[in-house]
Amino acid sequence: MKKYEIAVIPGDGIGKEVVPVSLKVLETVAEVHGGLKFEFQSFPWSSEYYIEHGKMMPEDGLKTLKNFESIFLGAIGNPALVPDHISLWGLLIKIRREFEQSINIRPAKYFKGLKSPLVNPNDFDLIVVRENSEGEYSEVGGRIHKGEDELAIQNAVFTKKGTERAMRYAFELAKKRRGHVTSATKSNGIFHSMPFWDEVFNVVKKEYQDVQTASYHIDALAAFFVTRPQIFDVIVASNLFGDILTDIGGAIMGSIGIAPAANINLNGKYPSMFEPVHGSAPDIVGKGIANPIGQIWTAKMMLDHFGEEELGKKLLDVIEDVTNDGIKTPDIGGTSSTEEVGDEICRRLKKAVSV
Ligand SMILES: NC(=O)c1ccc[n+]([C@@H]2O[C@H](COP(=O)([O-])OP(=O)(O)OC[C@H]3O[C@@H](n4cnc5c(N)ncnc54)[C@H](O)[C@@H]3O)[C@@H](O)[C@H]2O)c1
Ligand SMILES: O=C(O)C[C@@H](O)C(=O)O
Ligand SMILES: [K+]
Ligand SMILES: [Mn+2]
Repeated sequence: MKKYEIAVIPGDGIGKEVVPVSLKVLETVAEVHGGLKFEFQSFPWSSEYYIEHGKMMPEDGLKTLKNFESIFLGAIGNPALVPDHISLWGLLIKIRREFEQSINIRPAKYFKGLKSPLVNPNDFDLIVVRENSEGEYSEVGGRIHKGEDELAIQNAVFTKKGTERAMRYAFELAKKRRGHVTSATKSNGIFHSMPFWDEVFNVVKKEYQDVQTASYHIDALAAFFVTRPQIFDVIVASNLFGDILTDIGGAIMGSIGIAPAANINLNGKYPSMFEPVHGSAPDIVGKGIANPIGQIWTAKMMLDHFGEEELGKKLLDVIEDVTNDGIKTPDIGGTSSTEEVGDEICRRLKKAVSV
């Protein structure tokens, strides 16, 4: 019996609604597999925790998490309680950085039964490799003065190591897919970091002669995500560009509530973390209508990470069947609740595997 110990952080808002449903799906996965077992330990770290304790997680929180195989997280953020930059940097970004989860992979593909807002939702199947440890997300800088003289400086940080690492990951991934990598740049307007980004891309791509490449400025690239997403296979992007592109990836699938993500630790020193692209969605919290698919598909990415690809594929097929048959939350045109979607996925998973 293979056993996986997983730290669960539901977090804020709809994280607390979609995570329990996804854990049920994972329990069902274990049941139908027969030879594997999940042990979940849940942590209440969140904005509410911050109000009580003055921090997003305990001092030794990372030490606790380090012992787990992986981390399964919902969403962080409740701007009514804690400013977003405090909650995000105090937990989500802290874990990404300290656990050297330097790559964030976020797929998007045309999904059966979903109404894409695209006029021609040609089959698309792409994956964004988002640099996850530096770039525009940086604490370097500061603010001085008050009143009219007030100023803020925010520095972006691009290292050769980090940039190469993201690009190599993208090329390796492309070799297993359709053999194409697109670089998201902005070297016309961003004077230092993006010409550097281009230079590194041009060096790395020489190591992968059998992979085709393209490079687009992020503004045009964002538009192509809407007008012709089918041209993309793997896209490599800086932290901020990847963040923005992957909300568009969710949107063109039909809802950001579907989009999954994985924060990958490449050196094996720390656990990886699995959390969907979407946030805590304060506008729909408590209504029972949050789409659980982003979180469940994220669980599928965790299964892949454990080497259970076959089971992961089965799970994704079941999710697609369920949406295709109209058992969907309102964001994708249905009337089902979060739990109903989860329960139906569990039911069909049992059926799919027993035949
Ligand atoms: N990784 C994360 O934890 C993460 C990601 C994004 C935003 N946030 C945080 O979440 C809070 C809200 O941010 P936001 O409003 O910019 O982004 P959001 O992703 O929470 O919501 C954007 C829109 O998408 C909808 N949506 C999101 N997930 C959905 C789902 N599963 N089902 C149906 N609809 C869904 C929301 O209702 C909202 O209309 C902020 O505090 C922000 O910092 C956290
Ligand atoms: O900015 C972030 O990385 C937080 C959130 O928007 C995400 O995409 O994970
Ligand atoms: K999330
Ligand atoms: Mn985001």
